[in-house]
Amino acid sequence: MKKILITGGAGFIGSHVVRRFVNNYPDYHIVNLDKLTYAGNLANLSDIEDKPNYSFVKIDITDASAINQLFGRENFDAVIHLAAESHVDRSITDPTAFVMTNVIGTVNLLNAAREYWKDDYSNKRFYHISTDEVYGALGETGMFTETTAYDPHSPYSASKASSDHFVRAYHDTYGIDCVISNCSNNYGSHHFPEKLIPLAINNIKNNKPVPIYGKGENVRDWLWVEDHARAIDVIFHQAKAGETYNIGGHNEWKNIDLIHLLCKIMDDKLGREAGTSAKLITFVTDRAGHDLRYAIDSTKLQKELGWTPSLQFEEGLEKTVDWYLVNEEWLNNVTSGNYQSYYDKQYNGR
Ligand SMILES: Cc1cn([C@H]2C[C@H](O)[C@@H](COP(=O)(O)OP(=O)(O)O[C@H]3O[C@H](CO)[C@@H](O)[C@H](O)[C@H]3O)O2)c(=O)[nH]c1=O
Repeated sequence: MKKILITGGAGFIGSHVVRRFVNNYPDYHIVNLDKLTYAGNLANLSDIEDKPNYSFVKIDITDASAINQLFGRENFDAVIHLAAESHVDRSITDPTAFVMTNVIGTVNLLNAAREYWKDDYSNKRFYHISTDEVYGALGETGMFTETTAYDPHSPYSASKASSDHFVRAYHDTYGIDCVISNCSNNYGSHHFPEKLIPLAINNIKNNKPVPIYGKGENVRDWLWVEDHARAIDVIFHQAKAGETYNIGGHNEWKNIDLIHLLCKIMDDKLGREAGTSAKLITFVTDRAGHDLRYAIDSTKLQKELGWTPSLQFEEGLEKTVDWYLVNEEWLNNVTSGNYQSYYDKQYNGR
């Protein structure tokens, strides 16, 4: 039986990866490591928590000694590393938290892999899940490929770029089998409502303003989170050591167009008169250093490993809205207490 450590498994993308591996690979034991920050929620995994090939451990990856003890206790065959601070806006107000988790946390895991796997790196794998934001911003044309030079702009993307570099350095220096993938914006169920799509769904549902940064002209490439989890599965099992793959949906949307589509779906689902939700759109001060456009070329992944996105965006967005409307309790739980959207806290009234 293979033992795989998945970090950040209680988060949005991580929970989809954990679920997929637990369900599809009964001969693997999946250890989910998560700090359970505001964005980590074990309720995301309630459907698989009793499976015999799943266990959970609450650890902060900045705690090197806890990581080392875990590696000493468990004989991991592989690490799939998703644990990260991921919200660009939060990184603008508290960059250090991003350096700690995303850079130091990653290096702590790499050090443990180096120490505990050193007798034989050949049957081990360290897979780092990263972002297309490391490549910087595009103008109106062009796409990021795996050879695009890194040019991060936000503290978040700078921290992910740094962690990518450390992963490559440990591959080149120590010979650890490392793989990296850089993915575009994900959407789907269990997404914490500080990010654009779930925030807008939640606000429209509650008749609150939907904040659009700047003029809403920024472009993002959206991918169904389960397609991302499937890409991670394929890359984990098939990529050669040292490889990098871009993952994207070939699905670019201006923020404002996406929100109009979402408003239309919400009007339909909530039985509101057409145009009601769109009245909630509110243009607010732009994000500092806001990257204009991301577009990612996943040809390498498609050609070499045969992965393609499965779901059309309109269908996926409707499914996502349905999930949030049915899972009201989940939404109320994660938004209760003193949670406020980043916009409410940082930008309101500016
Ligand atoms: C939260 C929020 C966002 N926006 C804008 C900013 C962006 O242009 C776009 C999407 O914003 P976010 O949902 O925060 O996602 P973005 O900054 O693109 O980053 C996401 O996508 C990245 C991959 O590209 C991931 O690495 C990040 O972890 C993930 O958060 O919508 C608004 O206009 N209003 C908002 O309230």
